Amino acid sequence: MAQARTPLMAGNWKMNLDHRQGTHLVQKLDWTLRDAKHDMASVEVVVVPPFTDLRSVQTLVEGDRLALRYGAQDLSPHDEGAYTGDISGAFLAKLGCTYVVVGHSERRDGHGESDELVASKAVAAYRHGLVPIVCVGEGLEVRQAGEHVAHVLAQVEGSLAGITPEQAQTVVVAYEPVWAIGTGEVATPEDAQEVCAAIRGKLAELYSVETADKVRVLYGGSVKSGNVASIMAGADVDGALVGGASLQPEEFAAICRYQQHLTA
Ligand SMILES: O=C(CO)COP(=O)(O)O
Repeated sequence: MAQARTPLMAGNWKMNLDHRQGTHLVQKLDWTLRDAKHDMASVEVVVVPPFTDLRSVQTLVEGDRLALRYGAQDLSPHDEGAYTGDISGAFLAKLGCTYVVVGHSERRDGHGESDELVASKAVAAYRHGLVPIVCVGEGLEVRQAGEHVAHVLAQVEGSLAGITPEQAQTVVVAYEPVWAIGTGEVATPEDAQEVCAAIRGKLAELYSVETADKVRVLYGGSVKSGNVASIMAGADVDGALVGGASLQPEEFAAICRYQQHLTA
């Protein structure tokens, strides 16, 4: 079952790196991975830059035929029109994006995004041929109250509303406990596995066991090269959504090469 899912390492740059810095990072990341003879078919590598970097990243990736993929950090639920400051999935598709992050906690908390809005963004992503990386995760109080699994599963159900069984086969879900984001406090491998397994169980309930077995469930929150291998050991953890550590190309490449740490 598990071997059917290709591990996915996605670097969410958040509001860091302008387009010049971004292209420099992508070049260095590519060189580092090439030097290591990294096989993208065994671990997929994705960068998620700010919108303003995407055109430059596209030019580089297409021009130099780089094997890594890229995506955006958000999109509008609408396709076009009077939505000042918003970005359509149609534009992202034109820029060659494969993925788009929706429902990151920094948008849920900082911009009041509800599960309903996140779901409409995920639906919009599929409308334009993009694969949504749907983020869920509990805050510290919820975790301390022991309600984290129920909280996350409700978010999964709400945030996937309107996603068809066919679309669900390719969706990516990222479990990012808010208390672990940017804090250096990583979830234990057991914590990550517990929630990722519960998410897969929920997907089986919402869709089917076969579909749930295809979905990649990522962990995010203070992932580094030093802790990624133990987190990836969880049978239901299929990759990582990496913030801070993805801003350093060698460090992010080492995260993508986590299987080497296992034998090193
Ligand atoms: O929010 C995250 C990725 O989306 C995680 O951020 P950090 O890796 O910096 O904790």
